[in-house]
Amino acid sequence: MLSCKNLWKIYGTAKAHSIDPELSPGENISSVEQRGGFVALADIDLSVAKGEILVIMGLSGSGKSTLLRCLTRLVEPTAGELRFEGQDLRAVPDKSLQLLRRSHMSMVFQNFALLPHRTVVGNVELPLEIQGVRATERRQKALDMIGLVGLSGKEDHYPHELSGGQQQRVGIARSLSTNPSLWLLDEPFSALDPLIREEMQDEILRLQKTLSKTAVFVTHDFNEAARVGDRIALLRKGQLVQTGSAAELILNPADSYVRAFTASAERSRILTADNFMQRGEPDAFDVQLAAEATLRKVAEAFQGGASVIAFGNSTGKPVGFMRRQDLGDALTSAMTA
Ligand SMILES: Nc1ncnc2c1ncn2[C@@H]1O[C@H](COP(=O)(O)OP(=O)(O)OP(=O)(O)O)[C@@H](O)[C@H]1O
Repeated sequence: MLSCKNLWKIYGTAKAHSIDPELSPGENISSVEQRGGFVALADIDLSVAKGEILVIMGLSGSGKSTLLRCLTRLVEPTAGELRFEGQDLRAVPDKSLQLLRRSHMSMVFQNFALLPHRTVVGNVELPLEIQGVRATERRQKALDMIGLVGLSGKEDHYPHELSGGQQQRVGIARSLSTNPSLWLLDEPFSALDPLIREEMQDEILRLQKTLSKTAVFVTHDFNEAARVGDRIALLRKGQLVQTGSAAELILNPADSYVRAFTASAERSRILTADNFMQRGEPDAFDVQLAAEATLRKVAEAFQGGASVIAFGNSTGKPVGFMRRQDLGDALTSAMTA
């Protein structure tokens, strides 16, 4: 649905704003720096499939927000290709781009960005108002979205009368009111406390499934990335270090930077049976779980008395198994990965 190829973003002096396709990324970075420029994004290749949640991660200043914004040209890339639903996004004229963004894309921000003098319903219907949707229709759509994010009864409240979590629910309802196909979320929960954060992560997953959205989600929290993301793209100083599932990043980190990011990962909640199970159908088993069952679920089943657990694929056919004694090995390699 959305992809970029050899994408660069350079800040600084005008004479630094060029890339030589004949040079390697490293040579281009040196050349830009010699000309007084700053490389915010270097040679990024990335794609997001329809219905997928891609997470962009990295340390502060690694280029996460810049990349998110470059993907929709909210920040203009310096070089590279950008495609959205088959269109060459860099070739779309500004006016059409604005229309495309309004009807197909939407963004949720860290600071909620609500208008303080507008009520909840007034905030949620704003994008529809900008689109020129008639008053009765936009009110109905806004009320539907408010119901969907669990804020019915708060329609006429003002933002300052709501908790942080409720304010972000308004931000989410507003971002979904135009039914965008691409949903961009820039550290949407970093201002919320941990318990509310987990609740909101589940909410994002629920809404994304119910409304079948494609999403790009920025965070610096690996556990949040693992919870909401199908894949994680890890940036360091504007360069893509590794892209993969949370389990792939934990079990096969490309380098020590990736390893450091996964150090705090809640492994028993992220790693699943199919990362460790023995392949094949067991002769006999006590319990069957899905192959995507987390190690925590597997441990609970063994604790419940099972000696052999079978793991089924999406059709329920057993495709692997684990004996009680295998769990210790799995946990040891999970903890030391
Ligand atoms: N308009 C700008 N002019 C010059 N440099 C910029 C500009 N915008 C961003 N940068 C630089 O680009 C780099 C990447 O910034 P960006 O905001 O994308 O990082 P980030 O990974 O999202 O950081 P954080 O987690 O702190 O939000 C930073 O070094 C930043 O200072």
